[in-house]
Amino acid sequence: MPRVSTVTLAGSIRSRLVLADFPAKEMGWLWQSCVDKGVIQKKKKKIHPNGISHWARLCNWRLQGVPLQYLIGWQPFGSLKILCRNHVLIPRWETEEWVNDLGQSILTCSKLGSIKSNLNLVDFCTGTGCIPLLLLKMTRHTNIFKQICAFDISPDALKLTQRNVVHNHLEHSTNFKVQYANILNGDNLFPEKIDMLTCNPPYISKNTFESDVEDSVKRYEPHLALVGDLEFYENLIQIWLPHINSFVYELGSYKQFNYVKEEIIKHNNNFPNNKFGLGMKFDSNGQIRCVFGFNEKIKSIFQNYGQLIIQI
Ligand SMILES: C[S@@+](CC[C@H](N)C(=O)[O-])C[C@H]1O[C@@H](n2cnc3c(N)ncnc32)[C@H](O)[C@@H]1O
Repeated sequence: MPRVSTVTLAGSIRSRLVLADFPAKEMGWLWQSCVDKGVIQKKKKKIHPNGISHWARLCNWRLQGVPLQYLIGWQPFGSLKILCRNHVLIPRWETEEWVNDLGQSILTCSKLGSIKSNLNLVDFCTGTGCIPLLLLKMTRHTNIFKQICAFDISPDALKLTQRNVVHNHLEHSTNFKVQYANILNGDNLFPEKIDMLTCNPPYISKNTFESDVEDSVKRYEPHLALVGDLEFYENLIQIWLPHINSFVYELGSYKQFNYVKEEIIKHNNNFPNNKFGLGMKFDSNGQIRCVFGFNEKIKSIFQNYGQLIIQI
């Protein structure tokens, strides 16, 4: 990490302005990414001016609002280093939190022997692949998951998920498939019963997107990954519920949670032999963040996961 005062910028006056306005920590990250990529190499204590101007360019982009993760190329997610690229949503800490807790619950049940191994996991709307990859990384020594399948509609996301599998050395851990699908159209994606279905769908309403979302997110992250209402929760109930033993869906509002809750109550009345328990989970900011459901087969994982609303 350079001390700004000792660096002579080969670039323009604009670049100097950038340095004056810029948080030192972020400059450090961008500097380190230049070093990692070999764009900046220190030779005989001198730094090549081309390297410096590349770094100054990154600083300028950052000042224009390009997310840091697209510039340095990655984001930590639990113990993973998740590669981030344009057109694919950057993983958020809120997601990291519930996924990490879910991994811990699975590990506890595996230790206690209250859950059988050889489960299959399906992740819809996988983006960078961060959710199934962290669950796999946390549990791989237990062989809990025999098969993992990650789906997305975006070809950029699918390519990036493939890269993230390899980048995190998880390609030999289990049978991990990455596949194109429009979740809202498909109902025949996975032939077997799904033990655990995870999904972080686009869930920010159009109004909230317009009024509350940061400019940098609006301008640089894919709208396809962000804007949605009830459609993925309706799809969960109408299409997937008969094919799954449990689900965890991230959400952004009580409207979405209440919809799932009402539908699970109806389902339990109609199918008393396949009842679902239901719960909600808050993030550490106190915001409602997930709805989860489970049947008898996979109940133990969810007993201490969040706040149970419907018991079975
Ligand atoms: C909120 S992002 C979640 C990404 C990642 N799972 C995460 O937690 O960071 C939503 C993802 O859903 C995908 N998506 C949007 N509509 C879809 C659809 N109809 N079928 C499948 N994937 C879809 C987007 O491409 C995007 O990658």
